[in-house]
Amino acid sequence: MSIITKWSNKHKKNFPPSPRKLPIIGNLHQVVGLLPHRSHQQMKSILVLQLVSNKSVHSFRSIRKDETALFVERIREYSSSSSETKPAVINLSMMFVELTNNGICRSSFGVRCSESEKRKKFMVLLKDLSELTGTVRVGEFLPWLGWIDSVNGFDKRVDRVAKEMDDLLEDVIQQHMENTTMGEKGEDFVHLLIEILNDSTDADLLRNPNVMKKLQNEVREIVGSKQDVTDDDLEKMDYMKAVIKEYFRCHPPLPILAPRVALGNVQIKGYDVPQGTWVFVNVWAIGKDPDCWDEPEKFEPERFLNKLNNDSIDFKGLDFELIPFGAGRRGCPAIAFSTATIEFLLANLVHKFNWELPDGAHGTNLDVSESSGSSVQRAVPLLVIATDSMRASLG
Ligand code: HEM
Repeated sequence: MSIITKWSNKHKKNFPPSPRKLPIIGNLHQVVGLLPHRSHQQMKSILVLQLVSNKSVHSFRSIRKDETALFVERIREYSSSSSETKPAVINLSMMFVELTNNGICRSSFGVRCSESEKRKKFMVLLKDLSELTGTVRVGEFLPWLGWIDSVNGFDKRVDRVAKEMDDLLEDVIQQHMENTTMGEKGEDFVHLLIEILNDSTDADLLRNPNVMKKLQNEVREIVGSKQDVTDDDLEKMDYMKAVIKEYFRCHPPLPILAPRVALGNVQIKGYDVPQGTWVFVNVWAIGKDPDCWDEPEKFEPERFLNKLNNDSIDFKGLDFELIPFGAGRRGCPAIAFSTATIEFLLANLVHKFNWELPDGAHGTNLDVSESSGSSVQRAVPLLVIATDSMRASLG
């Protein structure tokens, strides 16, 4: 064996298996479209301690309640305009986007985004921002190709969105400052941030009718004849919690976590990971890994209730099989906030309505393909028919 071969064998690294690389750009083409997620550590502690703390989750309860009630009311209007010959088809995807936007707007600024032109502009900017963060800057990976970002207009767009967002937020802060000095007290994020500043010098159900039936039975049995779902009711809804876990396993909203960089040369399970390597954790693939899950392609909430299987697994970041909110120091600080919102909304929708697909379609026909971007959204709008459950039981 020649000296060169001996030397190269000695220094040969055992890299983890990877998809095939292309010459020069390596695996760059496979990571285009990921989210390079950044956040400031100080902002995170404010967010954890003030904005999404348990106290704050509780104080935003009235917003969750109002928005869910409005949502339910709109579905009720559609549903009552429905007739047997002409059922009213609801674009649930669009309604969810509006619900989320109004929730974010009210929690952040104290008003619904549909209530003012400026707030509507905020939503357009959020969409631009989501598109931009879902696009990889070539110069970030290959500095010598950085000129591509200015030639293709990416840098200019980033500058424009940043400026417009700055102007708009400046205006919101100014208004809140004026209201605060005039003695008006809001209960939104901007208000909380201003207070901190002053102090210191915040579908699978339609494809699986059996799961829907079980969920409805649980929710309706626990809520009983009451009009509204209470926090105590939510606590008892084990099947609903399992449905939410199963949903997150199958469709993590951020399928790939923010990238990490190896700070030193490390060995993981016998593989060499050299210093400077960018590591992408694929949450979606973990949720579909047959080594972790029996029949991973099946939507089966029961797996979280079965004592012999995965019943103890939760998504709080301690069980690495299920990490839709990430894990460790960079994990999502808003788990409690998001879970409270989702549980309350889902329980209400299931309690108050029966759901089906238009034109007698079956769940298996439902197109659940996902669009690309930093967070996953449906590629095709979810169109459904809702029937008021009270009306249905009387009829
Ligand atoms: C269903 C809803 C949500 C899901 C599934 C989710 C998921 C995630 C994930 C996967 C990460 C990255 C974790 C990592 O890389 O390890 C993250 C980070 C983060 N999330 Fe969420 N999130 C949700 C809602 C929210 C909300 C409502 C807020 C704010 C009010 C929020 C604030 C943040 C922040 C600030 C970070 C960055 C944390 C850091 O880098 O230290 N999230 N989230």
